[in-house]
Amino acid sequence: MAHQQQYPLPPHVLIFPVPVQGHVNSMLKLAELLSLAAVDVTFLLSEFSHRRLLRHTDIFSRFTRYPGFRFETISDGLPDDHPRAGEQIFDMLSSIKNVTGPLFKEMMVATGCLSSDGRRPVTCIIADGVFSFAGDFALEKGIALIYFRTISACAFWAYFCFQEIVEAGEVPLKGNGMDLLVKSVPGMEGFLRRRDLPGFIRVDEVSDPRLQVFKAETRQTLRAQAIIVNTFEDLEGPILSNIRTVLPDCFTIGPLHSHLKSRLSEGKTTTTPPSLASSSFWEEDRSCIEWLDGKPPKSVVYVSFGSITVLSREQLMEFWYGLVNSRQHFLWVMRSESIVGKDRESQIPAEVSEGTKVRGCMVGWAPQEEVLNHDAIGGFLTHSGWNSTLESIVAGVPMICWPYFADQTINSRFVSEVWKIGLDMKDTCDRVVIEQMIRDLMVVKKDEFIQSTDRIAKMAKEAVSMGGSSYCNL
Ligand SMILES: O=c1ccn([C@@H]2O[C@H](COP(=O)(O)OP(=O)(O)O[C@H]3O[C@H](CO)[C@@H](O)[C@H](O)[C@H]3O)[C@@H](O)[C@H]2O)c(=O)[nH]1
Ligand SMILES: C[C@H]1CC[C@@H]2C(C(=O)O)=CO[C@@H](O)[C@@H]21
Repeated sequence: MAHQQQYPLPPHVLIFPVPVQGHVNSMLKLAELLSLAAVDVTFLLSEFSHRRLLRHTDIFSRFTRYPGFRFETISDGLPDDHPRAGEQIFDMLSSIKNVTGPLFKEMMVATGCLSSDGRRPVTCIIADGVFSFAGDFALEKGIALIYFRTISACAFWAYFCFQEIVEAGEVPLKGNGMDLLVKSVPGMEGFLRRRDLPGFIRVDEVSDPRLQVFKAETRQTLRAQAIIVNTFEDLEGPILSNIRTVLPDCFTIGPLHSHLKSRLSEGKTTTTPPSLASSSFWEEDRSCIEWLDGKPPKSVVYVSFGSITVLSREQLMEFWYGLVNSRQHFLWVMRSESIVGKDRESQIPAEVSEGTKVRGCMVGWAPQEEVLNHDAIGGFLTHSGWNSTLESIVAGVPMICWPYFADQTINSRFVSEVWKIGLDMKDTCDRVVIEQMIRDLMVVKKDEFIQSTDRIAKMAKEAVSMGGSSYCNL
């Protein structure tokens, strides 16, 4: 006789992210928050990302404390040596659609929607906001569907208004009028320029296939019972009000990294925040923490461009000269394979490498949240990825934004013009501008930024504390 369940089994949620660092990080935080609430969770990773986490983290042992939690893996359809970065990241999206999509359906049917002893078939699918194939399956099978688009609300809303932007003739750009204000995104009329539109919309041809994918994927979000967003009401309130005119069930639960810390520390007497497990795809070089320990407060610029950005050698040298000439200390994450272009081997000028020895530290990958919360950090030169932006906001660190693609271009505009917690260096890469912006951020406007970042950091903390908007929405 099968083991009779004495009590009804808990809900069983499938969480399915785009297998890139930024999406996996925020979705793993959600997975642990749901596990804390005694919900059964299956987290679906690509085989490639699963191997990276296995090699560089102890994330799997962390989740053994939740009996209802499982990792499952699926192929992303790409060879292991595919770069999964830069422009080639789009290969991943089409491969996931063409290869992973059918495998996903097969897996769900073959396993009875991942049911097993003591675990119900999946009762709710929380899919990445660009996985419409997962939405198709959920709706076909009558399974509850929630989309989690891991970008900012402002980026999501600009994508959602794409059709209106085209009909108003604000795209295609044809290279002209990049500083003209965009009037077709409600809530952004006063400050959003064409150059600030999300990267996949900033195109010269409306027939651009990537554009069509993002337009379709974003518009199909309406099919879900709800969407969740890794942000908080006080940060993006006006934009969220506009989103709720078309998607009333839009729940803000972020910043997720600090929300998880807040929940984990509930009922604990210790004052030190709980440490979260690393979910890095690369080896974290912790030597930078010891290097930071020897630096004065707010004296170091932290430089990291996330997990997908790639730079040319010329861009690398512009940043290097700008950092060295700013005469500030700097901690630079130089992700392996992130420098592309033909002349990668040319010699680094002596004055740059000397200047780096005196004031700089370079690592291949850093424990970023720990770095941003280190007293020595006074500024963050970032690509404006959404997790990095939220981590900098929570840590109260002002930013210099050099967006690479996607949502980053609109995030950087909100950082500089709306939240006023940083400077937007969009569309330039010049050593003199870099040097000047670092001086402005760390010296000239230091006090002004300390005030604005402290104010927003406090609101972020309130949102995830008991009774806060994100706490209650979760
Ligand atoms: O040395 C490093 C550098 C980064 N990180 C972490 O890696 C994550 C990076 O995430 P994010 O800042 O969002 O950048 P990407 O990995 O580039 O994120 C992709 O996914 C994001 C969420 O959808 C988008 O906002 C970005 O545009 C997109 O590039 C963050 O949590 C960082 O803390 C480290 O731990 N160590
Ligand atoms: C690889 C990119 C495809 C979609 C993701 C995204 C989004 O808008 O959700 C933005 O950039 C990257 O994070 C992902």
